[in-house]
Amino acid sequence: MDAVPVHRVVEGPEDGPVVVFAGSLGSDLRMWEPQVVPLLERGFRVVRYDTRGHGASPVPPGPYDLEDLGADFLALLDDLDIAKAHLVGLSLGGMAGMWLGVHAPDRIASLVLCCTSAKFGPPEMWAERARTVRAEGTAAVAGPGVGRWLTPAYLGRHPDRAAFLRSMISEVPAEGYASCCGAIERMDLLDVLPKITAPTLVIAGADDPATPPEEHSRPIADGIPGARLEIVADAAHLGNYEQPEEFTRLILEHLEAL
Ligand SMILES: O=C(O)CC1=CCC(=O)O1
Repeated sequence: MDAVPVHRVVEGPEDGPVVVFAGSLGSDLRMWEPQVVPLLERGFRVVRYDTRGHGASPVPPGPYDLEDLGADFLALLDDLDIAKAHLVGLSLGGMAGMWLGVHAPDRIASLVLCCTSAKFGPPEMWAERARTVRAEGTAAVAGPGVGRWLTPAYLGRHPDRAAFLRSMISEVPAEGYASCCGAIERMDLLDVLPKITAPTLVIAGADDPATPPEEHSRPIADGIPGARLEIVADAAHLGNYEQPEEFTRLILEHLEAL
């Protein structure tokens, strides 16, 4: 478990409560652009970073596991001299968030777990996706990926944004993407969810074909003591991007109630 120094962007007042955003498989920190200004306007210090193997972060040799992603997050906090942060994670970012909630509770002020899963089978699906990406590159999974990230209606209305997100996935290094597939393939957090003590909000997209709410989000909310589930209408997997106002409203409501 050797942490790598992840690429990050830090904005907002030095003395503001810190919110760290952790992104999904195939993304980089630009996926959180819709949330940045509203949080800055409310006085938060906003930290976004590229997951290892993604964006401008290092691509260490695989395999990766959630504990590696968790170690990168903790090294990021150490580097920025942050004792404790709120973590907003979507999909893979939420998986790292749950791992941290279990293994580093003293560093996590609260969790917002968006469109994520505690156990995401079948394992063969992830092994097959990793093989495809290693053989053909991330461009081969970009079209289907955006098809899971956004609803057909949104895709029809915003072809420019769909093209932007397709290029975001295509720019992810193949080895980084494939190694993160391995981390998801081996993940099983269901039994340890009751150990999480951080105040937790779970947000799901009602039309998410990757992590449908009843199959993936409900078990997380049921497993974490005191967690609350919100299901957002007209949102697929990248719900924070497709329904930014509602996702941001829920995130702020959660943070400001603490
Ligand atoms: O690409 C997908 O299938 C959705 C997804 C799984 C983990 C993640 O971060 O995104």
